[in-house]
Amino acid sequence: MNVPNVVVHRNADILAKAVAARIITRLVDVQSAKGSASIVLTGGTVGIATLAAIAATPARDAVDWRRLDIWWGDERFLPSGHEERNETGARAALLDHVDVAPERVHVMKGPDSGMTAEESAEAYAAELRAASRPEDHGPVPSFDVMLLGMGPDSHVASLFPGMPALYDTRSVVAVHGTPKPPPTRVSLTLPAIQASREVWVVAAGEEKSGAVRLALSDAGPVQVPAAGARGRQRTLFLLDRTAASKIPPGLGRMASP
Ligand SMILES: O=C1O[C@H](COP(=O)(O)O)[C@@H](O)[C@H](O)[C@H]1O
Repeated sequence: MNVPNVVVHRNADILAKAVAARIITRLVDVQSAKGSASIVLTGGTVGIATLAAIAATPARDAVDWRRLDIWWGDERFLPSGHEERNETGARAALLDHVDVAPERVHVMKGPDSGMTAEESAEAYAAELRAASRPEDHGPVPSFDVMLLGMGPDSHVASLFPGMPALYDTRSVVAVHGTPKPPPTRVSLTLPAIQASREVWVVAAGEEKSGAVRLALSDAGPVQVPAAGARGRQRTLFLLDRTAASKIPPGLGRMASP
């Protein structure tokens, strides 16, 4: 697995703007090379701030939003439109402001669909399988970019330290009893995350600094899920200065001092 590159920005606001610019560039590059692109979205503070920063920049028009598949790394198992759903935050911040193709917005279903969390996970796994091409060599597309927020406990998507989902070899699972509410979620697993060409972990705030240090160490992903957040081709840790404050000197590249 590749070694992560670390880029540090002055504060959370600049971090979100810089990640937004990176996403636009990545999607434009992929679309010009292949025609269409795929992105996996995250919830969380920096994740949603990044989407709002994309919506706010005129450069967003460089992306052909109709030729983009949009997936989620995890979802809180709540009804459609619930303010705590990652989907709701992403729609309000970005998706309602750009011309996405509705059939290419792949949401994880909530309880209002009549499904259990397990059924929702299975349905999402089936959707991923259907989108996977022979060149992906597996049940999940090789996403062009996956954005992952990270909690102070080092969780990514809805993979929390020590939970059984971290041992699961399926691509999507239901997760129950999470320490962070709501307690029921649907999440990609580590194998699905690691199928991405690029994985970008975004984090801001001093309370994330210990988790960032561990995620960049040789810790195991069952204890430190973010240590398993690695892309096939590239892994980036995009941080603000406080989140980067405990990483070993020389590891982070200060981009906006
Ligand atoms: O619950 C979740 O939390 C994480 C991180 O959130 P943050 O507010 O600490 O940035 C997020 O990445 C994940 O998608 C979400 O469901």
